[in-house]
Amino acid sequence: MATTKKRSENPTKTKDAETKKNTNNNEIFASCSFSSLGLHSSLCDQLRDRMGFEAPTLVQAQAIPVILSGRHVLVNAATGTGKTIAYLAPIIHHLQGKQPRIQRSDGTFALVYLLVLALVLVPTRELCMQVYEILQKLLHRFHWIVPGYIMGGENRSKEKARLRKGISILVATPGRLLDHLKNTSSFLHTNMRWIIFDEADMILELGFGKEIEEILDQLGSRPNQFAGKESAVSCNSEPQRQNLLLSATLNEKVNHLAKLSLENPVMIGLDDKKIQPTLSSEDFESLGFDVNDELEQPDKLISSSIADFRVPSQLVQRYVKVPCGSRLVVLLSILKHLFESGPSQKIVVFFSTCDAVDFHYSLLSEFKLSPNTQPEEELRPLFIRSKTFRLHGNMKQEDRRTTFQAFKTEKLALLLCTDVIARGVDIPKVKFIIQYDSPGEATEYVHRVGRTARLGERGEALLFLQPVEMDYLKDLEKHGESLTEYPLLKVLDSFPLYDQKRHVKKFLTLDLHPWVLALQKALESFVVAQPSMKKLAKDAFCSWVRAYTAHRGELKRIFMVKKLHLGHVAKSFALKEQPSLVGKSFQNQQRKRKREEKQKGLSRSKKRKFVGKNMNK
Ligand SMILES: Nc1ncnc2c1ncn2[C@@H]1O[C@H](COP(=O)(O)OP(=O)(O)OP(=O)(O)O)[C@@H](O)[C@H]1O
Repeated sequence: MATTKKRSENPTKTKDAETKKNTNNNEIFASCSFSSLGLHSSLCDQLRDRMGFEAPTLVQAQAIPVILSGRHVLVNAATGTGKTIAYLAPIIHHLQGKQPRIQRSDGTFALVYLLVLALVLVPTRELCMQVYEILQKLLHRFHWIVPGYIMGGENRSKEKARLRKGISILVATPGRLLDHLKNTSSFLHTNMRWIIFDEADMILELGFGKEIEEILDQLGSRPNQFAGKESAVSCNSEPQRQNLLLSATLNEKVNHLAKLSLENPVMIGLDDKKIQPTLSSEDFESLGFDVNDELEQPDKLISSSIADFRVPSQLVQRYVKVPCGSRLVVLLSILKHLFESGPSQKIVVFFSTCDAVDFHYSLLSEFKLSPNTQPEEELRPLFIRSKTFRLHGNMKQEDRRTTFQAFKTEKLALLLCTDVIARGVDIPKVKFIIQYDSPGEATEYVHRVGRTARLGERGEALLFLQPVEMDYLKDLEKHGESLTEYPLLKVLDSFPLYDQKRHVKKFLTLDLHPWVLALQKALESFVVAQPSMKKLAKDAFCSWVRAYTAHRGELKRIFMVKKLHLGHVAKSFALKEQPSLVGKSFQNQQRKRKREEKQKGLSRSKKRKFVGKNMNK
């Protein structure tokens, strides 16, 4: 009977799924071809044969012809909609048509000209590698166009050697780029024609405003320096500098950068609501810009103080309200539930600090919980039966690279990370994003959840909030995001209580749920039994509280450290210690930090340092 019902349901289900997929496709892909956008036929072949791209996405269809025309462009489009190809394809189109063509000389790969022609600036190393890899694929049949990258953590001398040989399209992180601009004499950029700011708002959030100004100065790329050039890029005419700014969350902070780098730009994906004045010169200064008289009241291009950000429409967004002391148990329970309920799961969990990532990584790599009928410890399975990876900025560059590549290829895996991969990174088949530590500004929420549900795929996102933090939902609502509640109780009730009779007793709070009590007890015993684990937990606790105190602006009202019960925070790291003991070491750290800050007298760059640190954790 059941089978019959199932069978009779299937065709409808399949039809529904197909309709949904078609709707999604219509929202993502344009009904035209790459060649109709004006791209050279061999590049279109390359996009189809090598990349598997049959048709352009909507943003590509809008942006490519405009970029081909030589205009400066601001692009605002949802995460995972193909912005990378939108700017790379027109550049490759121009370079491959350049005459005379760059030649290999005498069988070597030496280039006739030693110039960087296009520069792609990205905020993180992972994104830098990703754009470089896409370039490698795209340039497969255009061997005379050479891609390259420079980024923090890499060997400077090797980079110098690569720059000396000549790179046609260079992908770079801002700090390392500036380093080479100042110190590498062989880095020739006088013929640079394109500068692309990918994740433009994040480059500014990292506090690189001043450096960007320097870069633009060094490259002679400010609007008044465009004067006298021709109005369109052409292979046969004197090339004009063309700058592009892109992000899923272009906000008002980008105005100053836009004013500095763009001339009469075309805006793609920005509605009228966003084109209004809002920021003061002080706001620009806080982003690290040098605001002089001339630029004191820059023309405002974008306003997003109350504007909607664009998250993929098919993304399921939920929140789970958890008291602080039960956070760890709830995280582990949800992960266990997810890994045991789906055949292939790829999950990313975001934390606020490197120490928190390290602690949870070690815990999940060793923690076991099963009935005592299996006495031999080694035979017991891990609590979470999936491959677990970690990624943060305190890891060695090589480990960071291998972890990232390994996670990309896995079908069933868990990645614990900081925001190093929150932006732009494209990991196939990630189904679920958990924001265990809150993201801070709504823009970061949008980018973190954007690691799933890419290009019309299905995806889910879950945000952890403590009862005292629930106002964060209102903040997201202001940006057009409304989240529904995750059915936590159902998940917790589904777990067996080994060796215990399930009391049908009613419990008043989540902390008293029998499964929560049992798992918390097991976790605390596990951590206390191992000094190394206990140390990791303590370090993670301290840096977590520190990160919590660093929320800025309006968010300080929601994430108030004063409202936290430090004993409960300790519990969320499976620590049994008296809170005062752990609290004391935190207070000492806080005092030390304040002393150091006073000594350095770095009040203005304080914000930048913290944000930068956050990204590099
Ligand atoms: N025309 C296309 N057809 C099929 N797949 C495409 C096409 N263009 C891009 N993609 C794929 O879509 C995915 C998302 O692209 P991309 O990373 O450029 O998105 P994005 O808009 O830059 O996202 P984010 O805002 O997160 O940086 C990638 O896996 C990419 O290979």
